[in-house]
Amino acid sequence: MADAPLINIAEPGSFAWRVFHERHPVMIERLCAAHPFGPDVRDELDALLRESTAGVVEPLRDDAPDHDAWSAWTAERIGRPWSEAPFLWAESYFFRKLLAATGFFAPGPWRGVDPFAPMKRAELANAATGETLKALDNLRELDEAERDAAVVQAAVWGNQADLAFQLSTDAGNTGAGLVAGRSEDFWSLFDGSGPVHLVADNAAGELAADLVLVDHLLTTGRAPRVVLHVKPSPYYVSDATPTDVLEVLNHLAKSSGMAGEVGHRIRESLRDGRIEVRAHPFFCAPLDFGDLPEDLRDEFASAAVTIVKGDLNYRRLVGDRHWPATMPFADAVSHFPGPVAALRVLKSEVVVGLDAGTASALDAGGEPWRTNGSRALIQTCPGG
Ligand SMILES: O=P(O)(O)OC[C@@]1(O)O[C@H](CO)[C@@H](O)[C@@H]1O
Repeated sequence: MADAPLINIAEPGSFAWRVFHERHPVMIERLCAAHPFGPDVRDELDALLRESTAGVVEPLRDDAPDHDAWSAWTAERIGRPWSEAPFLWAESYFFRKLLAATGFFAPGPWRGVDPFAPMKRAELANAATGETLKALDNLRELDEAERDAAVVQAAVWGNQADLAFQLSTDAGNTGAGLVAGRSEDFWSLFDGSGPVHLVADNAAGELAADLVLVDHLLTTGRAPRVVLHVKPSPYYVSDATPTDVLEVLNHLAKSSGMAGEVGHRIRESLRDGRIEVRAHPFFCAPLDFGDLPEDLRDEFASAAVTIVKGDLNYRRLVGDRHWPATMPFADAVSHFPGPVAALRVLKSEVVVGLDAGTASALDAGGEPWRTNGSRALIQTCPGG
């Protein structure tokens, strides 16, 4: 799958260029407002912005445990302009450097402090997440098929940055905005025969919806065991780490109604080993799923299904390239070692697996449908 050109950050005005030139400065401003960083940290963050928007790629200057791995991943780019770098590589290195700049790896007061924690906490405590958790009680009113649909739709739309997903009692409404796939396609992959792996994306509301999905997989017998993969360290602002899993779990367990019940069941499943949380270094690496390390490849090969959540994981799964939107999903994931399902809100340029009519209608509509978070997809491949 190496034919289409890689998406890069060079073209002024492109989505990827705007991430570096418009989003990152705002993000750093917010970080500095959220934490009383001293001048040294603020200078490092400013230097990172200058380097990544107008400079050349500089090596890491910390001696964190992942230093050698990053030296290998950056070797061919050191000294070259950031503007030549592929988008996926550049964002990943940017977040690694951002952590170093905030003192995450250095001895001192900021060591191990997740700079994004205040944002994640605020999202978990906000009204929209509260409404969503309350809406879980509606699941009781639904029949089996409707409940299946609602749970998967919540996991899909939970990937919307503003958490504006709903668990509707009207299952007929849950397909709005989907550009590919149906909940039935998703559920047809599961027969309870083996462990299911879920590669999570964001913390807070999305992770809450993912835990509801995990609970549903276990309670309906679709999976005897679930492995939940999260990031080993803070990444892409709101990506879930093991600490976030505990935060969300505690939040659920303290909630009333169905949310509380799910929280307690998930805790028990963690205790008895039916749910396992992993944080493999691969998930913060600037690599595609086509470059899976052998241990992860073996795990996904022995999974009954791997569920891949979110936009970034989708980019890594199909390759962050200018693919034709109509390229079959099965072709894009032919490298993947087992059955796979992608649940994603579209928030970046890459997309595959659309039918020709859908793709041309979306293009004719004139809105930035690939990046504005108003569309989502469910794509599945049962494997070879
Ligand atoms: O993986 P997520 O959370 O669904 O989305 C992350 C994401 O939309 O944020 C980036 C912009 O900073 C995009 O490049 C990226 O794909």
